[in-house]
Amino acid sequence: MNNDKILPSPSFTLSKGINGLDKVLLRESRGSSAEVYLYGGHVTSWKNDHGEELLFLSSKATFKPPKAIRGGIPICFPQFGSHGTLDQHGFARNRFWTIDDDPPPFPTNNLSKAFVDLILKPSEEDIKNWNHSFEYRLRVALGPGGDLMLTYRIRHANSDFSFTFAYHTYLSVSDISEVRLEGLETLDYLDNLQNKERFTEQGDALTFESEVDKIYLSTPTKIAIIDHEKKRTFVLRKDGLPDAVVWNPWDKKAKAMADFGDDEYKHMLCVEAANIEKAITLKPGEEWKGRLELSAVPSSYCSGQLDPQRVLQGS
Ligand SMILES: O=P(O)(O)OC[C@H]1O[C@H](O)[C@H](O)[C@@H](O)[C@@H]1O
Repeated sequence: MNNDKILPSPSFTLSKGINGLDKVLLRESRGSSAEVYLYGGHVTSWKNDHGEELLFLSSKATFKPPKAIRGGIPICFPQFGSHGTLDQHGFARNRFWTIDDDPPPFPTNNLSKAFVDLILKPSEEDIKNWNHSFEYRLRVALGPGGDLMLTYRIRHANSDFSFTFAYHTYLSVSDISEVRLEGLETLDYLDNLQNKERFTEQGDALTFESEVDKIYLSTPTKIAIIDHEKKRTFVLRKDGLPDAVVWNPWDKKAKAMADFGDDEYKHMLCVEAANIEKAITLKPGEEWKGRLELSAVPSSYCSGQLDPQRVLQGS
């Protein structure tokens, strides 16, 4: 690509993506890769070392600000969903982030050479509407085995402020009816389809036959999404993000979304590392860190290895 420009850091390439939006390409030496749009600080692609796409991105995603990109990993901040006074999912996914050329030291991801640091600071308009100033630093990194790692650090300057948060990860699956999710059995959840009422999940791994929109509470650090047809298991590990949202719009809602194909619900599942039930409150000068790590492994690693007890112990 002749419009690519190598930045001083050797770890990524900056180029123009869809509709001329800036995007960063990360490539790990063994062949895995990821793409991050500065619009939204939004990961739109994550490929393994065979070049297979692991994230779902709608064929109808518009890439037209101020609409958020449909698919990949939108960042819901400083508000998840309608849990507050801001627009749905807050504003971070609709803002232009910048590359942070001089981030303060990051203690994590030392092994990774393929990474980029982004930063979001509120505009004057955001501060007028929301009255809080903050610095949101996001590092997107690829591990040597192709794992995708997202770490955020939020520091804040003026009066106390509270936020809710989600990495709204759209995983690509072969066929939703062939997918099983392990790690959320027997947990309490708020059902967005039933006025956020609280229920308790039954003891079996989750399978999918209709629309689902649930916020699981106090979840373990590890969740597994097993795609039987692809013989692939996604393992989602998280720190500092106690909740997990599971969302699939199914057929009716899919048809109602302009930027989502009618049948695309069959090929995606959102599993979102989140902090929703108990908002995080930061005092001036305090910093908050949350981390998501995604890996995709062959499904010989499947059911049983992630029994709830082991998951809870983080083994
Ligand atoms: O259409 P969006 O604003 O991107 O939201 C998409 C979905 O996000 C989350 O998963 C929520 O729990 C859903 O209620 C919502 O429909």
